[in-house]
Amino acid sequence: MSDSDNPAILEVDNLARHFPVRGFLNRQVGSLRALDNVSFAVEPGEILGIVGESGCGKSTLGKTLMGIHEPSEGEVRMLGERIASPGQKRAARIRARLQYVYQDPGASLDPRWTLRRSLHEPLIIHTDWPKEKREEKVREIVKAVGLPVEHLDLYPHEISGGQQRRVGLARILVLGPELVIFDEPTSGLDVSVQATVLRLFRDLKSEFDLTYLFISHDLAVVQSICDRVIVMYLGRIVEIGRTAEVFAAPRHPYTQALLSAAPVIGGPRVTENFSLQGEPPDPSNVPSGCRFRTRCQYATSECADIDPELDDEDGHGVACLRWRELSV
Ligand SMILES: Nc1ncnc2c1ncn2[C@@H]1O[C@H](COP(=O)(O)OP(=O)(O)OP(=O)(O)O)[C@@H](O)[C@H]1O
Repeated sequence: MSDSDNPAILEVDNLARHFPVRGFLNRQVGSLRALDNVSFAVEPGEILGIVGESGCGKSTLGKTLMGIHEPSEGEVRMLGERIASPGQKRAARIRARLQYVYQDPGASLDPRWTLRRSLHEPLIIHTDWPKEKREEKVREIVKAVGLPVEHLDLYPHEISGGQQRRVGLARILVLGPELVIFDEPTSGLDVSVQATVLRLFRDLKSEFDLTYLFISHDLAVVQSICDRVIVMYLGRIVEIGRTAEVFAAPRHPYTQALLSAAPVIGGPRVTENFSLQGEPPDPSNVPSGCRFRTRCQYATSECADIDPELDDEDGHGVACLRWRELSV
């Protein structure tokens, strides 16, 4: 998947996560396929976005990569080491190197603790560093996220929501992660705050040599910050490629519909400006063949029989049987 001279920081192979659907007397009556046959690699230093409608499996993917959910099939490797596979417990050793940031990292601060205590805590748990070394690290990170070190003696209620968010990020960065998974990090923020937060993410990324996986339903944000993007539909990757390319010339009918409905810079080059009709199907009862076919205006009978694999051309992959003929 990645060449050996430049190993991917994260490799995801045929990952699936299914949740049991229970009926009468708690008997399992089916299976909800939140994630199926997902494969991709994250290159060191990149920001890889994951987009798709609500319920397409973005968060399930993030949580399965983190080992919060156990994979039903497939495996995840970090720098060549397997960190998640069916039956495998969360790989504790790797935890500090791979961090997950929920929507508002500041919300998880303990109101009874000073910021200093909140920031020392992860280091107490994950390292055997003496107090002085911890304090040095905490001060370095607090400055990096743009807060004065004098704030370390304050409690969360004594600082603003934006500053709490910075402290939440600092709590993650003290551990020295290499890969950070952000799950809807700008949701609920107004546009000017969003711009500040995105600038902070970029600055921290270059200062600490980080790689980001950036889960978001906000296409404009993804367009502005991500190097590459994965488009998901009903638990599958339908398109993957460099953000500029995918946004300028989307190949999958789903991506075309998604982009034509959203206010993004430049807008996509699509032949017809068609919008998505209806809701995605129930993931506990996925359509045969291509999962998008029930909402696709180009679907043929073949699309009901064949489940398309990602067809990669120059690093731009698309899972659609008809994309070549539709793009001429
Ligand atoms: N713990 C769970 N148990 C059962 N079903 C789940 C669980 N977590 C997620 N699902 C289901 O898996 C599917 C994918 O959900 P997921 O939260 O990953 O989507 P999403 O793309 O992140 O959506 P959103 O943008 O709304 O957060 C949904 O149908 C959801 O109901």
